Amino acid sequence: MADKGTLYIVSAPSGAGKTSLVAALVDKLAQLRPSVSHTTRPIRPGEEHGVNYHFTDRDEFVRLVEQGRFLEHAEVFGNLYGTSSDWVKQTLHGGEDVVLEIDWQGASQIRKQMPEAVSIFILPPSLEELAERLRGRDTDDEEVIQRRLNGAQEEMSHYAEFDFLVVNDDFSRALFELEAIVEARRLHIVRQSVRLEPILENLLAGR
Ligand SMILES: Nc1ncnc2c1ncn2[C@@H]1O[C@H](COP(=O)(O)OP(=O)(O)OP(=O)(O)O)[C@@H](O)[C@H]1O
Ligand SMILES: Nc1nc2c(ncn2[C@@H]2O[C@H](COP(=O)(O)O)[C@@H](O)[C@H]2O)c(=O)[nH]1
Repeated sequence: MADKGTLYIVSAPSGAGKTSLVAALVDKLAQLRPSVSHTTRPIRPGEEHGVNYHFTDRDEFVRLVEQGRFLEHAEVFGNLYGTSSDWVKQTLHGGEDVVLEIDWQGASQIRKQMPEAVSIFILPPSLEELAERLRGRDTDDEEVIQRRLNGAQEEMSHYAEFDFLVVNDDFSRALFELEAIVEARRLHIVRQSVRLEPILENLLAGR
């Protein structure tokens, strides 16, 4: 069965603001659902199991990989992360759009299986600002922050694999651009839909 919803992939170096932007986007737009990934990363204060992530141990994660339960999975900063295949497919088949916040490795795996997915890469305005955001977030110790900053350029080197680039300097502007990407895609789909066929037929026939 063909998917009725659109899959959006959002990637960025850690700290660029993709979680904040996706949360705001999902609040603004109807019928756009964020996927909740599985991870072996330790839970942070303020995070909730099943809301921010499905927190699992490595053995459980590997078991899920072996059972083919992930659409994509990757090791990022020493932890395992994966996207539930069933949930994404069921939600898309149900007609809702889905947004994934994943790294470039996961994005590349998804593109191979679902070339119609729309991918967006978020850039920070500078590396200095990225470091400030990671420190200002106050969720990770300095060693973890350094590891994430060291990985930022590798992550960003994959920008050209994405359909759209958004610079998250001014938050409202970046949010507006993300919204515009989704709305444009939705309009494109409506333009292709059978609902327009009789209207076009009449117009072109001069009626
Ligand atoms: N445009 C912005 N200007 C200033 N601060 C921002 C902006 N966007 C996000 N932030 C802040 O930057 C910090 C990192 O944002 P966020 O957690 O959304 O990043 P992320 O890309 O999802 O990181 P990770 O990949 O580690 O989950 C947060 O404290 C957030 O409030
Ligand atoms: N391939 C995947 N990457 C994922 C997934 N969920 C998150 N991520 C990436 O991990 C980093 C770090 O996230 P954090 O919550 O520990 O800060 C994040 O930047 C994403 O790129 C996933 O399901 N698959």
